[in-house]
Amino acid sequence: MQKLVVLISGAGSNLEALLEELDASRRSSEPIDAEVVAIGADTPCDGLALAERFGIPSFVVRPREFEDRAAWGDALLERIRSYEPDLTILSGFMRLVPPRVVAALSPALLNTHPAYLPEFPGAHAVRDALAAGASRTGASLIVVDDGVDTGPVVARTRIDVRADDTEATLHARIKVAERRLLADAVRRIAAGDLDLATLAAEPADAAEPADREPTERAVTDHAAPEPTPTAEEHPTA
Ligand SMILES: Nc1nc2c(c(=O)[nH]1)N[C@@H](CN(C=O)c1ccc(C(=O)N[C@@H](CCC(=O)O)C(=O)O)cc1)CN2
Ligand SMILES: NCC(=O)N[C@@H]1O[C@H](COP(=O)([O-])[O-])[C@@H](O)[C@H]1O
Repeated sequence: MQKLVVLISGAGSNLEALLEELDASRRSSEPIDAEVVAIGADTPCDGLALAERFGIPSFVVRPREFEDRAAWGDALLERIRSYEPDLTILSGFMRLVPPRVVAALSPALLNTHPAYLPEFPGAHAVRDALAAGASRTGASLIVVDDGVDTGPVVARTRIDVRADDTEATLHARIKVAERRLLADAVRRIAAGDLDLATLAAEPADAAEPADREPTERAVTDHAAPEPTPTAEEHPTA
């Protein structure tokens, strides 16, 4: 059973979708061999209510309680490690984790991002895509490194931008795709079909794999209708 620690900073809707998917899969013929063993945050946030709802331990490690980012990172790492996770997921976690945390956890440290990386990195990807007049953007799941959304891409998919999109409507469609990418990756990692160490070791300029048809929806649609993505996954050994 893969033990997951998931870090959030806000509503936690993507975490909610993952928790529901894991629950649903346990009642299916193809259960995902993974469980969320703890939920962490950098600040008190609505998403922490999921911990009570699903009976999962939670913790908050606030940057302002530490003299600097490195000290905060060390305290965050200590809390994460106390749950002995196989995989740590940043899901709407809005803090850059310091190098000592990355070195200790990656490549078993993933981040889900609401853009088609390396396009629109950073804390405001959806807003930036709209401001840039992009006709399409996307969703990505990456291995976290010391950069800002520069890590190896685990999976990503394209989402069209509609003329009448607002940041909220576009982000809602992107989130549906993020949830599918995350659930698919957790399933593949738990099944031993996706090796993050191998993926992270690939040279940065490794040839882009051919697009692959998106798998059927793996998660509940909490928001707008299914996007029309052209999925591109990075097959791994
Ligand atoms: N070492 C890394 N840490 C994190 C990464 C990463 O790629 N490497 N991804 C982020 C998630 N993220 C985008 O997907 C992201 C989140 C936040 C920021 C950012 O600039 N945060 C500021 C604070 C912003 C605020 O207070 O509103 C900061 O940390 O100073 C950039 C990218 C998760 N962590
Ligand atoms: N750069 C990091 C970033 O923008 N993360 C994004 O914040 C949202 C969190 O939503 P949620 O709290 O409802 O799951 C998600 O779309 C996630 O990709």
